[in-house]
Amino acid sequence: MVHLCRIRLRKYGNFVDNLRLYVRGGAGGMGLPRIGGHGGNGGDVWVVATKSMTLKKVKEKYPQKRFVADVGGNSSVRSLKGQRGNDTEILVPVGVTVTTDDDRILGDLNAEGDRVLVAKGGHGGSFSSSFLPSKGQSKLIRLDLKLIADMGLVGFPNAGKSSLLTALSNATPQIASYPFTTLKPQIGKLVYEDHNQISVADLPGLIEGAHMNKGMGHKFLKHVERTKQLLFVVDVCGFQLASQTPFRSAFEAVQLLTKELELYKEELVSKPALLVVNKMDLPEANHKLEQLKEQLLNPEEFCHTLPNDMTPKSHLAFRHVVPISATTGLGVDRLKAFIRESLEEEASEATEMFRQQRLQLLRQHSQ
Ligand SMILES: Nc1nc2c(ncn2[C@@H]2O[C@H](COP(=O)(O)OP(=O)(O)OP(=O)(O)O)[C@@H](O)[C@H]2O)c(=O)[nH]1
Repeated sequence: MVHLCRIRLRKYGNFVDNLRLYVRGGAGGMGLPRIGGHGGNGGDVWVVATKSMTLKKVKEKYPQKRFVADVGGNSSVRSLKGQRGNDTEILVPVGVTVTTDDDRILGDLNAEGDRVLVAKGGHGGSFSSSFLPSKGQSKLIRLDLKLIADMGLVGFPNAGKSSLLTALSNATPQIASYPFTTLKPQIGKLVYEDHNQISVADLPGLIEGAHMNKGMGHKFLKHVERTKQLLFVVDVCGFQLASQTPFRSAFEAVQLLTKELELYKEELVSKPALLVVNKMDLPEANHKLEQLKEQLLNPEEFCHTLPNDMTPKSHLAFRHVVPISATTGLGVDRLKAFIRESLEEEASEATEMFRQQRLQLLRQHSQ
């Protein structure tokens, strides 16, 4: 039987972990001097946390990135007190920090339903304002998904993630606790000669079927969202989880890891990623590495060994494929340099993107 598998090469850079928005409270309604009537207050703009949301969805649903609450009702003979304008709610994922454009923190959204007021509506016209209403507040705000680390280790059990974290960070990794999460990942700090530091999180618990919440599936996958980049780790010789489960080669492990991320949230596979091929000290490792590299170049030809439903739709474009041995230290310094290079590259791309986003919003809303 011919097994068809269509794999696209996935370009990184689609994952959205921050967003700038323009927000404006509604203006107040007019007062009515003749009979001393008050205009209604304008509505407020709130940012509200909800589990089902992602920043990418916010971006796609509101391409204008503009949120304005309703104006307050004017005072009239029939309705002396004008109606209050409706509030506007911006739904965002849990684990977001809201700041102003000049980096003042407005609030943290750590749990479902948490809310932060970002633009207050104006006052309705009344005696004290000569019955003239005031405008609502307007500003640019920034939403940032809180990160647990710069890099996240993604690999099946026994690939050598903990050993790698220890080899990279030259110390016993810390167990970190974050308010917006239940799983406690291990965080190691990579320290460079110029004292620059990069954090790497070991995210335990990924197994085949994690997207269906097997094992600690979802808890693990949620963390993948919270790192800037991904470090896939595979055993060059492949692995077998248990005697009743099939043996998987390193190439198959890469595909299965990709599939698990894709099934959980497709945008995760667009994060920048590096591939670490571990246990290069084992016999036959060089030969197996060559095989893996060849397979990664032509994934369509080699994915037929996986069941159709475990074949990813897209194939990750790894920035680097780095052979190492966490045990002997082979290749670890090189990997450390690649990690830094990749994060610095992304940081300069992000700076340029923010600049453009900001200019665009300011141009649209300059008064
Ligand atoms: N030969 C060899 N063995 C290694 C290497 N790295 C790790 N191991 C061994 O592989 C096994 C698993 O290593 P871990 O670092 O615990 O792997 P892990 O991916 O953190 O595993 P989980 O904690 O189950 O997710 C251990 O017995 C390690 O000693 C390596 O570079 N070479």
